[in-house]
Amino acid sequence: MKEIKIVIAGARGRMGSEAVKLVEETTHFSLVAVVDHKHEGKSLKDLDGFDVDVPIYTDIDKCFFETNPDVLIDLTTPEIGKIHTKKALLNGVRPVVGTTGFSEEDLTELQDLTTEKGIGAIIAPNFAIGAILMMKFSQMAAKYLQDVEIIEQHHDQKLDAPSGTGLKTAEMIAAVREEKQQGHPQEKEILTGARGANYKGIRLHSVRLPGLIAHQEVMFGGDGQTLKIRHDSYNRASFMSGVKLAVENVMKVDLLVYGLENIIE
Ligand SMILES: NC(=O)C1=CN([C@@H]2O[C@H](COP(=O)(O)OP(=O)(O)OC[C@H]3O[C@@H](n4cnc5c(N)ncnc54)[C@H](O)[C@@H]3O)[C@@H](O)[C@H]2O)C=CC1
Ligand SMILES: O=C(O)C1=N[C@H](C(=O)O)C[C@H](O)C1
Repeated sequence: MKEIKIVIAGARGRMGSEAVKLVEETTHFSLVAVVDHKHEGKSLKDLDGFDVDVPIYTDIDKCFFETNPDVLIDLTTPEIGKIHTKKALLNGVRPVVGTTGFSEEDLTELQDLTTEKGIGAIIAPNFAIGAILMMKFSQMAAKYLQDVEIIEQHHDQKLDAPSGTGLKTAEMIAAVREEKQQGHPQEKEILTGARGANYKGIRLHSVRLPGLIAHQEVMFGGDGQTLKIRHDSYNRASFMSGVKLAVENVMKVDLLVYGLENIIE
């Protein structure tokens, strides 16, 4: 298999450090540099916990120019991730984006840019195969049980709410069910937010607690019955087979793929 040259943005983070391990362990992947907001000019091996001799750049354009990668893996923050994705496309580098918190407008803009540039890009709100199945099964269930609420639970260092996975699940369900408002038509929130966020009538609830990693339950209700579809990630290694799949697939497409369910049979 042809070697894929990779840059990772956010390499010191919880997900980024796991992605560094993945790239190092995969024979046809080669890590050529990392992008950080500090440590310009150092090697990654100068930092605690890393044993990989690749340069750290704080300027992503310079990084792309000097290292000529095929793929950028971005695992940063919503604001930075969007900028990095745009810059990757403008530099002819294929982005694999795990960063969440993009708005609908952000996604449209990135889709337009991908089409204009004619190179592949993958934005995956969740790389865990179990989470993809949870979303697919929820979409199937929504054809039969239209009343649904999503309860996502994450660690308390998470910046965005609802989670990318929660939002994507709501989008996938909304695509197959007629929009409807749930609960009593005259229900009234005594405390603002008690009923959660509202995506086309689907309620989304975000729990943030230390001790959690990434968990989601999609709960359906019907006459005299409920159905719960649940996924739990207990560590960040759970996301890595999906990252590998995304990197391999982004080399084969020339459009924006939003969600790994679109490349998993
Ligand atoms: N798609 C998926 O399956 C998953 C996605 N995520 C998402 O990945 C993102 C990162 O999550 P974590 O690793 O938990 O966060 P984290 O806070 O541990 O890591 C973020 C990293 O980005 C770096 N960073 C910040 N500004 C930067 C800049 N200007 N340039 C380069 N790096 C910069 C930080 O230094 C930090 O190392 C989040 O958006 C999260 O929602 C997290 C887990 C799974
Ligand atoms: O921030 C996280 O941790 C996670 N973020 C992604 C999301 O927002 O859905 C994926 C996973 O849930 C972990």
